[in-house]
Amino acid sequence: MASFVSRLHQAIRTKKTAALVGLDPRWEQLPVRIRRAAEEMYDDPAAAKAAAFEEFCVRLIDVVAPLVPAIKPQAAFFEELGPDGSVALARVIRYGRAQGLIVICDAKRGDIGSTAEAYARAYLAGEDPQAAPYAADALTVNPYLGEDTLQPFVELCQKREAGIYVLVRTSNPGAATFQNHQNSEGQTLYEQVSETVEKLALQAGFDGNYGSIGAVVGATYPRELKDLREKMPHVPLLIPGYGAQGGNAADVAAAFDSAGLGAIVNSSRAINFAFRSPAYAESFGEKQWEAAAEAATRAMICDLAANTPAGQLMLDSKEA
Ligand SMILES: O=C(O)c1cc(=O)[nH]c(=O)n1[C@@H]1O[C@H](COP(=O)(O)O)[C@@H](O)[C@H]1O
Repeated sequence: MASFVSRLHQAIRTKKTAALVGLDPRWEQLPVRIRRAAEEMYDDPAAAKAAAFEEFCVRLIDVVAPLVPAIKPQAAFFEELGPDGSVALARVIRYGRAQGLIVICDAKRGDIGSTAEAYARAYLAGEDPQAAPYAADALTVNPYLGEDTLQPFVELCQKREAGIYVLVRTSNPGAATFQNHQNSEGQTLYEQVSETVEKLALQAGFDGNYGSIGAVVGATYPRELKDLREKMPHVPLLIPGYGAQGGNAADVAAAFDSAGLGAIVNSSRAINFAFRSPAYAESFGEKQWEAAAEAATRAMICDLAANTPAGQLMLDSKEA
């Protein structure tokens, strides 16, 4: 049995990159051929969209599986479709794992303890993909109901060798409105959450350097990211906001340790829909959307390698 963080770091070392590809299937942006084929096959719009999302994600997984250690399906786009979408999400997660990828389901769950237990059992399969219906290696979790509501997730992480990423400082423009609220000692809410996450990381799946309880910290706030890295030395970070939201490699550099570990950097739209972006539209176009996604993934990998300590992963492979 291997803890979530050991499996993640093994995958990062094997692929020599900390790039994480988000799967965010947005109907209007999918290649037209995939949409039309699904609409011809199914009368029911939700069934057609679910089939198209599954096909798009499976084909994207085939493109990125040889290149990156992990994927992060965004549950919201699937949930919007109702039951058909939920089935498609579960199938996409299983397919990703079958291709050897670490799968982090982004569903941002959180509730009172006894309800949180049910969420944990639904998503956290950990090492055994048969252990949960949405058989993810890890799940994003919202901590704002309190520390007691994280405990059921932590316990299941320990039991099933799974992981969670707790929202600490998010990437959105309004992140500061609640998260920067200060207590009487001048400590922000997100700093208080970070103290709890650092403590929990030592309780579940700790590999000597990092635990299996991670934190989500946005690339769009590099000063806070650097500070939080120092405040949570044993916490693996999931960093969204690179690419479409404006974050770049320099912004995320402080997240990595000297071996290039300790963080994964997510990009969703900039890879999923690279064929629509000025950088790739002309050379690839819609028919070659997979080649555009591959080029965008490779560009991200090179960017992280050249401009962050994650470049050490490449050097280690040359020395080996
Ligand atoms: O938990 C997340 O992944 C997340 C947290 C956060 O603070 N900001 C954020 O953008 N995300 C998610 O990361 C993805 C970012 O997508 P792109 O902006 O297209 O790269 C989306 O699925 C978001 O829901």
